[in-house]
Amino acid sequence: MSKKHPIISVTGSSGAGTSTVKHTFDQIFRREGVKAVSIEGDAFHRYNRADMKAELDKRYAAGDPTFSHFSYEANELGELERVFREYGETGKGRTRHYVHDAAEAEKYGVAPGHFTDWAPFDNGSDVLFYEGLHGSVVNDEVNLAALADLKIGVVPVVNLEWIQKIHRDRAQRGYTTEAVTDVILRRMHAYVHCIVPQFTETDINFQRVPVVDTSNPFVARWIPTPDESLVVIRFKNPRGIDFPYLTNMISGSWMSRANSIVIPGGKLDIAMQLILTPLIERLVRDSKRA
Ligand SMILES: Nc1ncnc2c1ncn2[C@@H]1O[C@H](COP(=O)(O)OP(=O)(O)OP(=O)(O)O)[C@@H](O)[C@H]1O
Ligand SMILES: O=C(CO)[C@H](O)[C@H](O)COP(=O)(O)O
Repeated sequence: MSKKHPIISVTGSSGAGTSTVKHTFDQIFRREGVKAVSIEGDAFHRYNRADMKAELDKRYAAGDPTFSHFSYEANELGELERVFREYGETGKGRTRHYVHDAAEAEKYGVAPGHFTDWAPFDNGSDVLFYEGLHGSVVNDEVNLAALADLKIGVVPVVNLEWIQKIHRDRAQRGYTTEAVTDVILRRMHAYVHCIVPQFTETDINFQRVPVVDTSNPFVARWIPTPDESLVVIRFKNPRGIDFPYLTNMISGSWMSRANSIVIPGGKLDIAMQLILTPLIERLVRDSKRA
């Protein structure tokens, strides 16, 4: 925990919707005048695309079919922990970008599948914002959950997560359905062991649940729309959360447990604004007093 220089982490699997959630955070930061510096989790992958493929082939040949970007060892989690700690103590740190496609290559001047150079954060920020796969990892080597002050999980039910990933990877990254399906299967071991445990560490989880049939995600022709889904919002510690206010303000919402509310999918943005704005305000206010 780093009161003087607070850290917010948004954690979700690939295709879960963390980039979409980042846009909501960006709006809140802009409206509230909060200066944020950001880390994309992919910046802390250990290998570039070609080296990752070579490492995968090597491990496969040695009898390990489970290695993937979800695995702890495919990422520089020690370096991420060091950056979280440095930011918490000094407000400084560094990051880089993993370039996925031609559009990003144009933006960063680096070929797809490669990293940009490391660069320091801008000075004078109010918060560090992390979005990626490993923002709340606790394992034998690192404890990122202990260093982040507000931890959000973005966790659609798994077949919706797969539909979102398949559509995004096909439309924006040029992969075939078969190639994405192979990646989903290869990542399953680490999904269970490295990704899922984080959602007991997170302070708030947003779980999108479709109300249309998604029983065969591999042939779904479109992503269920917000109006075709509900979102379950679960608070690890419900103390201090004004549930009557939230259920009054968000029409069609209700409490499903003492620490959970359910909202119509189309209300996700307003729900995030209502829930997150006071929490972000408090983090920034406390940091200025620390
Ligand atoms: N709440 C939502 N309602 C409807 N569609 C959504 C929602 N969240 C995400 N999606 C869709 O799911 C796809 C994946 O979302 P997004 O790119 O945000 O995932 P991601 O978690 O950032 O993935 P990665 O980390 O691999 O980049 C996008 O096509 C997006 O339109
Ligand atoms: O898991 C991912 C993001 O969370 C990506 O698949 C990873 O960043 C790199 O993938 P690729 O080299 O296939 O574009």
